[in-house]
Amino acid sequence: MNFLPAQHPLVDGRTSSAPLIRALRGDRPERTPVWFMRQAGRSLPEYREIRAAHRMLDACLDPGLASEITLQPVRRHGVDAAVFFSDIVVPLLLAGVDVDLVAGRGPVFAQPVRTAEDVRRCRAEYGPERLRAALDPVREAVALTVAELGGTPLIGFAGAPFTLAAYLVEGGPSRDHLRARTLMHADPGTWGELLDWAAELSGVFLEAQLEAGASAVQLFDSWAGSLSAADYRTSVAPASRAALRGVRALRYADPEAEGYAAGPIGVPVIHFAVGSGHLLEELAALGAPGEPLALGVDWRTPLDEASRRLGDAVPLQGNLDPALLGAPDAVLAAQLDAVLRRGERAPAHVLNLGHGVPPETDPDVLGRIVDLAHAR
Ligand SMILES: Cc1c2[nH]c(c1CCC(=O)O)Cc1[nH]c(c(CCC(=O)O)c1C)Cc1[nH]c(c(CCC(=O)O)c1C)Cc1[nH]c(c(C)c1CCC(=O)O)C2
Repeated sequence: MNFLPAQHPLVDGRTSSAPLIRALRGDRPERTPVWFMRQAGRSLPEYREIRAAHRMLDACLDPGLASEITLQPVRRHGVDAAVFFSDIVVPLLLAGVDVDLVAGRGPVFAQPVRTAEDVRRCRAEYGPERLRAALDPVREAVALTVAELGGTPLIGFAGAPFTLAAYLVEGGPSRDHLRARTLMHADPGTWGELLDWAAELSGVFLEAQLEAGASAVQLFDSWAGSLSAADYRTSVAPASRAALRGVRALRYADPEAEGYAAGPIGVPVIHFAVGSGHLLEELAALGAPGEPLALGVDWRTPLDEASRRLGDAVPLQGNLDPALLGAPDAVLAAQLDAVLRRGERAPAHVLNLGHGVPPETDPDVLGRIVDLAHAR
């Protein structure tokens, strides 16, 4: 067991009873907490202004800029959480991997990782120790952000091992991650080594954000939806569990809990995967007693149906279709109402989109969603 530091916002009481944290622990706070995946980014003019002068990954590694961009949507929309401005490739970059983020495309790697030899070289050269030694800009950005946020929790995140591996093997974005899934079937030993390495880097990145002041983390397994349930269970879930091992060991005593009766508890974890309706039961199995897990659900699976399948035992996050952000106000309001009503079936609900904010979104629409959700 590892304790969060005394000045951490979950420990000193700043965020331990914030609506987001209560909901992620399975409780129904006074208002439904709301935040948006990809809220910090391209839909905001104040973000575009910063990005005009700085490359994406440079901005991620400049503590002042990363903190400012993280805070922008909180100031503008009044959301119940900040999500740290970074990217799933940042831990790979800091470990030494040659990767860039290409506008309109996504992560692109100088050398795809495809053979047993490639994987061996990566593990030898780009290990977790090298990442740990390079994380100061991230720790500093998180600390600066948390000092400004007061009672609003910061969500840290990482890419899950499968999603990182899908990019590494393909060398860049791909439609159905065929090369990665072929490696998984053709050479399970090498696949296991690759995922173990990705899990180590994900885990170190998550722990650094939590230790520096984040109050929850989200594991993005964006592309896990391309896997069958059986392949997810045997070839991917063990690595996601490994990525969360260090996070699960981080404990704190909730200052709000009666006489500290609850004892040390774990920090809340959210898991999100696009198009993963067929994996809900497998994903829920990443949680365990004393290890709070909330599931992000995309827009294809209604929240009440998701909750029923999970025995009404798992806090859910989601799941307004991002396409609705461009629909007329009345259509959006009706669909928002439906999402909130369906969400009532779950033990707890964090309102979010079913995937990230599209870049062309009118930012005022996001503010209206926050106001509507809070007014209920
Ligand atoms: C798959 C994935 C990536 N990155 C991420 C994921 C998982 C979430 C998901 O499923 O969408 C996670 C991510 N990326 C970014 C954040 C910041 C925090 C937030 O959510 O607001 C988060 C949480 C910033 C970013 N990451 C990226 C941007 C856009 C950079 C820019 O052009 O300004 C931002 C703000 C770039 C990026 N990075 C990645 C992609 C596919 C792209 C888009 C490429 C493009 O269309 O330009 C990889």
